Amino acid sequence: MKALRLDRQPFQLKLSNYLQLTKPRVVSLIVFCAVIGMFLAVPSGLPDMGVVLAATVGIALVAGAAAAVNCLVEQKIDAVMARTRARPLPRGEVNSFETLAFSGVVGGVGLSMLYHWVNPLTMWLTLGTFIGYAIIYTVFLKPATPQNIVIGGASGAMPPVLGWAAVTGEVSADALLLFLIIFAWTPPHFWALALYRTQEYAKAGLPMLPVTHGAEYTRLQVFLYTLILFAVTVLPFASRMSGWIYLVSAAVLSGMFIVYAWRLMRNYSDELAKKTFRFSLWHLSLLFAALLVDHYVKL
Ligand code: HEM
Ligand SMILES: CC(C)=CCC/C(C)=C/CC/C(C)=C/COP(=O)(O)OP(=O)(O)O
Repeated sequence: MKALRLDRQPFQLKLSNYLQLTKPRVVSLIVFCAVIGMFLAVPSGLPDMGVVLAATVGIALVAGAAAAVNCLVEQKIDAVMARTRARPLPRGEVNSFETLAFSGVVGGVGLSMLYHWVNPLTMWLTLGTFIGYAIIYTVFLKPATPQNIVIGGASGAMPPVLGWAAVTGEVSADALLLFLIIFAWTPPHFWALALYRTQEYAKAGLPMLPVTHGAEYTRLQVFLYTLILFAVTVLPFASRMSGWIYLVSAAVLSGMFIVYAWRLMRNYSDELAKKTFRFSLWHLSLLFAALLVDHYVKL
């Protein structure tokens, strides 16, 4: 009995390490946005639940595989930064080959689920998103330019488009509005964090905006992007995709984001930057929840 328990321990540990490689918390919000895209894509009623299930699992697997490739490529950088030093690769809990194999299997299963049970368009778009994040952002953009997260944000913004394509087989203008929301949200989301982690990024040699252009300039950029974000989040109402419930929610949430960014600019503290980063997560989650509620409860 005891031996059996000892045998199970490493397996469970391995499993938990593989799970950590997939950045499960980030991927949950990505998948949440994709699922909402699926529900918004049908004008009334519900989408085909078989497609929703297959697309959700498929997108989650490919996103997790992309995160694992990011961990593989960045293992040396991750070892330098306090925030990432405890990840499985820098700790030596899994090796590069295991990570690559894991990512290949998980990503391959996800893509084939999308191809066979959803539609080829969704598979190709998800593959493009995978390449955008795991290769273009991680390998090329991140070490090269402080605009890395602005350009790389295009991959992170794809999930609602993937959800939309899964259910309708096409990409409509409404889906692109949802893309724009996450695209405009990413810079203030990330730079709020980078402001209180600047030293670590500098130590790791990564050209994040506060490292290359200083804190003051970054705080101004965060503020300007929250203004853009406010305008972009109003667009689903302006284009009549969403109604009043959404508009009020979007105005309150994006207004609060502007207030956070304004306070960051006027009276900076690391504590406030942390709060702003945490608020960014609430902002996007509640905004997408509001899109869904509004879709089914028309006022
Ligand atoms: C290029 C785009 C992005 C960059 C550079 C970025 C960067 C980051 C970083 C560095 C963290 C880690 C915070 C920490 O460890 O304390 C983080 C956390 C997080 N990000 Fe992003 N992010 C991006 C896009 C996204 C997108 C598109 C989503 C979801 C739609 C997202 C959702 C999250 C969530 C949920 C967390 C919290 C994770 C946790 O609590 O462990 N991010 N982001
Ligand atoms: C559907 C699909 C294939 C999606 C893939 C897109 C994807 C996983 C985006 C995640 C964005 C993300 C984790 C950014 C973290 O930045 P970072 O990697 O610079 O953060 P780190 O310093 O924590 O590694």
